[in-house]
This record gives sequence, structure tokens and C-alpha cells, in this order.
Amino acid sequence: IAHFSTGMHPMWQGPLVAPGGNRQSPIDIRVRKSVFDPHLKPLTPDYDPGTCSQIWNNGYSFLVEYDDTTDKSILKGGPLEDNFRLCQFHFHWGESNAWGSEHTVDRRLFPAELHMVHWNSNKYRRFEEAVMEENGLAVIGVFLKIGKRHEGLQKLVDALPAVRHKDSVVEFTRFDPACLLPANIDDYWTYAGSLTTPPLTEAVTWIIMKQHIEVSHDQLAVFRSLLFTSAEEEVQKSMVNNFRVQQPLRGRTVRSSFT
Ligand SMILES: COc1cccc(CN2CCc3cc(OS(N)(=O)=O)c(OC)cc3C2)c1
Ligand SMILES: [Zn+2]
Repeated sequence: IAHFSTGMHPMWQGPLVAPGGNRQSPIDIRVRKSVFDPHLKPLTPDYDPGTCSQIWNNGYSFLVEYDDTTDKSILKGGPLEDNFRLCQFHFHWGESNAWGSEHTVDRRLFPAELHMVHWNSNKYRRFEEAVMEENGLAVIGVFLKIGKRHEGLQKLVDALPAVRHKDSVVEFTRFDPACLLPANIDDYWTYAGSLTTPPLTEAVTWIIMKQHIEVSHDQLAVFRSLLFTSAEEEVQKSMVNNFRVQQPLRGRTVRSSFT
């Protein structure tokens, strides 16, 4: 029978700091050191649930992927000058509710963190191009706390057993990612950073929501039932602790949209 372990997955023993990186992610957000920027506009996401296509277990997390061949699901406003197209969202979580998020707020850890990944469709033709460019990507980060059941998330939770193993894919349609955003999206921190998984490129404008969302203990437990390993591997490893270690701020300023 398969032996379950939560041993460190090779990926997460990966590069602690990308070579020559001076704008790496994630970071600790020191609230009192963030600088209020009155020029920051409200964020205006406009997502079409019809662009939702599939869920993919890529061996680090599960990605809910969107058709990004048109400007149907876009993010604009906030710190962004251009239109950014939603291509996928995913989460990072711990083996326990005591940790799991990638970013922290004054060192406070959350049990999980949602990332909604977008790429600059005014300047680039596809994600693969944008991922290499300084202003190529915008990622919204939302902290998760354990509390009441998230009704909108349940449809996704119910689909996860179908992508238990690495490299599995299941069709998943008509999911509105806006249901995962907190009620207040006007209050956020923003800073220049990087992807936290390969290719770790320093292409990301991070937009971290101040307000968290709540999910139930049982919903998060289903995330932990996923596996890093593919069906063929004899030792199965639980998909937990799929977060990167925090990176040096290197003099960067974190701006806030609120006082
Ligand atoms: C580099 O060219 C690519 C084209 C299409 C998809 C991919 C893989 N994609 C890259 C961005 C990304 C970014 C991810 O995390 S994160 N925290 O946003 O950096 C991630 O977490 C599981 C997965 C992926 C997968 C790469
Ligand atoms: Zn992520």
C-alpha cells in the first residue's frame, strides 16, 4: 500500500533565493513600514466564469485554469497601468492550520493563501512572454482563515478528488473567481516581486488583500488530501507545505491603498 508522508518535496528544497534576485517573493509585510499612496486606484477585476476551463495538479499545487486567449477575464486599476488577463488561480497551504501562507503580515502566518495570476495583455501576446518581463504579471494574494464554510469554494473542493495525483487534469467550467475575493478589495498592499515557484522570475506586481476570506476546516482538509506524487510512484507524498521561504526585502517599499 502507498506510504503517506509529508516529507519536504524536492521542489521546496529548491533555490532559497534566486541567483542575483533583489525583488524576490514572498515577503513579510511590515504594516508600519508600508507607505500610503493616495494615487492608488480601486482594483477593478472583471471576470467571465465562461472562461474557466480545467483544474490541473502540477505537482506543486492545483491550478484552476482560464482561457486567456481573449480579454474576457481581466484585472485593471489599482497599481496597474495596463490590462492584465487572468490565466489561473491556485493556493499554498500547510499541513496544519498554524501555517501555510507565503506572505505574512507583521510575521503573522495564515493557514493558506490564494493567488490569482494575470499577465499584461496590452504589452505581450501570451503568458510565456510576459513571465520574463518586469511588468509582465500581476498576482492578487488573498489570505485564508479557518472559519465558516465558503459556499462558493465548495464546487472546487468537490472537484479536487479527481486531480489527486500529479499531472492529473479534470474539466472544470463556469467557476466565477470573483467569489473568492474578500468583500473589501479597496484595501491592499502592493510591491514589486517575483513568482514564488519556478521560473521565479521578477515579473510580478503583487497585490495583497488586507481582508482575508474564511474557509472551513473540512474544506482545507480536502486540499491536504491531494498528492505531490503521480499515480505510478510507489511512495505517495501529501501535498502540504507547498509554500516558499520568505525572501529579503532588499530595500523595496511596500505601498498601501489605505491609511
Ligand atoms: C513559464 O511558462 C509557463 C507557461 C505556462 C504555465 C507555466 C507554469 N505556471 C507558471 C506560473 C506559476 C506560478 C505559480 O505560483 S506563484 N506563487 O504564482 O508563483 C504556480 O504555483 C503553483 C504555478 C505556476 C505555473 C509556465
Ligand atoms: Zn502562488
